[in-house]
Amino acid sequence: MFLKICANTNLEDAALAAELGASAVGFVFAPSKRIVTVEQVAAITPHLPATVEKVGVFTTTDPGEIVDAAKRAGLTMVQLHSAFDPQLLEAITTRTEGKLTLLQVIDVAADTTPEELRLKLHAALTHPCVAAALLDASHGGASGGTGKTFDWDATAALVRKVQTQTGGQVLIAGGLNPHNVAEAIHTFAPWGVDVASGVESSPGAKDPVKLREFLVNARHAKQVRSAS
Ligand SMILES: O=C(O)c1ccccc1N[C@@H]1O[C@H](COP(=O)(O)O)[C@@H](O)[C@H]1O
Repeated sequence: MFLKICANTNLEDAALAAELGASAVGFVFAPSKRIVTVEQVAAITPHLPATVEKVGVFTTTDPGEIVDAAKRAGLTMVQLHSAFDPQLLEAITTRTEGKLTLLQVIDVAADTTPEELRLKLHAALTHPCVAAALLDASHGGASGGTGKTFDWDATAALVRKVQTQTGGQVLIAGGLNPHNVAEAIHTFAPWGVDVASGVESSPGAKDPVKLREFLVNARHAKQVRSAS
């Protein structure tokens, strides 16, 4: 299971996530309480294990800006928090010769219809430049780091169906924490899960106890699912 711990702002937190078994650590370059600079991240990534993915979260739609930041900060993955845009995906892929893995965020709001979600998810999961689609909660137009979930009951069956149909990889995000991550894994059978605020002590600072609990609970839920 792909376990992403996002919105790290310092080496201590990112290194602890890696030590506790995170598959990926994320850094937010988008407007946020947890925003970091390219220089800050460039000082962190060389000290992290090579096996851990280093993910940059972006809302900009400028491929040059994203590629430049990724190279300078030592990123291996980019999370596009902007709307699905094949031109942007292709521009990044071409400029990096396919060496940067791309995650496409899909916002799920209260007024997102099942058909809208199906079309967006299908488009992202079948695009050759997209490694995985990340479903995040959108509330009042805001998404990312909100600490809020989207409507799991209304979306689970559809998400599972599109995953199966496309063979694509889905990450669940939005309001996850140590107490609900197992339920998310049982509900969606996702490829991975992603958390930012649910393992913090304050915005930008991880809580080591919550972090450990989140990763233990996620791995346990995955084992239970695989065994059933
Ligand atoms: O974390 C942020 O502040 C943030 C800001 C802007 C875009 C994305 C951001 N984070 C991403 O949002 C998801 C969900 O966050 P949360 O767990 O609900 O707090 C997170 O996993 C990051 O990928």
